[in-house]
Amino acid sequence: MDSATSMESGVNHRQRVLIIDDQKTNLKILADILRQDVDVTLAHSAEQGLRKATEYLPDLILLDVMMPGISGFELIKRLKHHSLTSAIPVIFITALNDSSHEEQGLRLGACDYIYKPFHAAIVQARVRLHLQLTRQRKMLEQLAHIDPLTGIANRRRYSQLLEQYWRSAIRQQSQLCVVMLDIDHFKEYNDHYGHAAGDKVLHQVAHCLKDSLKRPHDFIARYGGEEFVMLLPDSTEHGSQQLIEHCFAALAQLAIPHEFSPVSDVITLSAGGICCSPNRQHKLEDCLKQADDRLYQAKQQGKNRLCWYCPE
Ligand SMILES: Nc1nc2c(ncn2[C@@H]2O[C@H](COP(=O)(O)OP(=O)(O)OP(=O)(O)O)[C@@H](O)[C@H]2O)c(=O)[nH]1
Repeated sequence: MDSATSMESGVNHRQRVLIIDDQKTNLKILADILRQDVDVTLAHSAEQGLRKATEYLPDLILLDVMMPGISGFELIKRLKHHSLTSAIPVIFITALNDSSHEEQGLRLGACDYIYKPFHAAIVQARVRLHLQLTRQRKMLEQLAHIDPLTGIANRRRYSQLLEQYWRSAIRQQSQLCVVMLDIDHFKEYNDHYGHAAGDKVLHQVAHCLKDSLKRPHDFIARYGGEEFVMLLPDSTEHGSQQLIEHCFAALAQLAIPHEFSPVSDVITLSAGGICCSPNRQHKLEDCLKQADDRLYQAKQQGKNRLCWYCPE
């Protein structure tokens, strides 16, 4: 499982290029040309290349067409088929200056060709261009995952990550805790303090909750309106409940005045949670409904509290 926080972080790292070629001399020449600009990873065969591609998730792959065993054409099919590597751009390296080969490679999903013998300035220019496009694509992806009002992840990102975390919990036979949180009497807040002040509160609450998360895979998103959702993978019921208590305490410390709330004179939250043990029989929708029902229960029982699903 990759880290939720690292996935939400910036794209300004030094980029990595994976070069796959069975000829050591080609690997060395290309690595020498590129090393100044990027981190370089080398693979001497298609099998090793596929392994390193899924392990390092490089920003760009340079792939030799002619290799013994699995050819470059066969390998690009596998890379494009794999969910982890399908978006990584691939540039073919070839000595064959033949348009039908080039057409085949482009049809299989390559973004460009580099011809042997290598011309250092051309290799650098093509690699820089595709790395720049990769960086721009990643920036757009990140923007599409952020809620503009609060700056935390949005519901789209939550849905993606939920699916990943669920599959990972099945594989690792671990628990996934889901918590829904909702600001109490927020309508009254908006009505009395104004919508702009309400927006500010949403921002403050979002960051208070985000800052309360401790582990790298813990995740929070704005679910919509004044509702938030947390995913706490590989967490126990006790640990998750403690974390939510800590969130409530952190919010109480912020002490955002809410004179018109019947439950407190500051902003409070209600929350509903469940620890799911995903397996192929348990449905994700049932777990989410339980978390939602517990949030409803917390509201019904007087708000400013956490209700937790306890299986009979
Ligand atoms: N300022 C602001 N308000 C929002 C936003 N999204 C939703 N709201 C408001 O949140 C309020 C939610 O109202 P309700 O669903 O009645 O919930 P509530 O008043 O918090 O009541 P309880 O949840 O039962 O405590 C509505 O007034 C919405 O207009 C937003 O982006 N900014």
